[in-house]
Amino acid sequence: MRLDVVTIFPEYLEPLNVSLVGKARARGQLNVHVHDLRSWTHDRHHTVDDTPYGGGPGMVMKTDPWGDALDSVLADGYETGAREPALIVPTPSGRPFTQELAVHLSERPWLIFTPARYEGIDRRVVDEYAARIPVYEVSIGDYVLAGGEAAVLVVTEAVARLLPGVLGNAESHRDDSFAPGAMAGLLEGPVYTKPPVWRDRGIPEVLLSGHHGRIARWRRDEALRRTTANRPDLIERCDPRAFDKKDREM
Ligand SMILES: COc1cccc(COC(=O)c2cn[nH]c2)c1
Repeated sequence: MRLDVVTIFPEYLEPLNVSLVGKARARGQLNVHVHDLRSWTHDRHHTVDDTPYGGGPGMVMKTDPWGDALDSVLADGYETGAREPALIVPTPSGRPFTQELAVHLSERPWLIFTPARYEGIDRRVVDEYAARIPVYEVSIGDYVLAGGEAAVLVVTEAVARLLPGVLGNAESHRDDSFAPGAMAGLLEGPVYTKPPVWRDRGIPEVLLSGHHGRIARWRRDEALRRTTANRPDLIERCDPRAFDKKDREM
């Protein structure tokens, strides 16, 4: 997978060189290119923003630097054999970024991130590229950041960990919260490891029983408990029949 990020804060994307994403890059599973948007400005102050038409507070990111940057990134990617690019625009007004969307994006060969600063990017930039390639405007949550770079780190990590071979234990993303399957979109329950007692706190007996059926049922009940407490909205969405089938098997 090829990832391009165009940003006025390239240093903000340094974390893409470490840990999980860093390893995937080292293995050649990810090909990451971070570009400074100001490389495509030509004035002394490297201007990337201007006042909003219609008035109002804040500034808007200008069309020309983005257009020149994206044309250049696309040309460079195509030249080096990348195909089927998609634009990812982090924005509070986008569609919710979910595990389902992370899975979908992890299957694409080339993602181009355009994190914005200020009040956002002149709409004509998205309109221009939406005419040529898929554009995903995604929100990582209902709050406003100073810029989209943190959202790029979030989306990149959620996507990279799904790439085959990136996560050590291939199964571990199957039981993620929100991952489809036995836990059917529920939150994960509590997890424990050694020592068996810590500051007089033990482990739920069932987990030491070696009885896999009971353990699976306990984990599902704990997931239901936690989801009911923290995310009742997910309860309606999950498919109760998924549990009945599991119960019959246990
Ligand atoms: C593109 O327009 C804007 C405008 C304002 C801020 C941002 C940065 O993204 C976020 O704040 C965000 C992303 N998901 N949740 C919050 C982008």
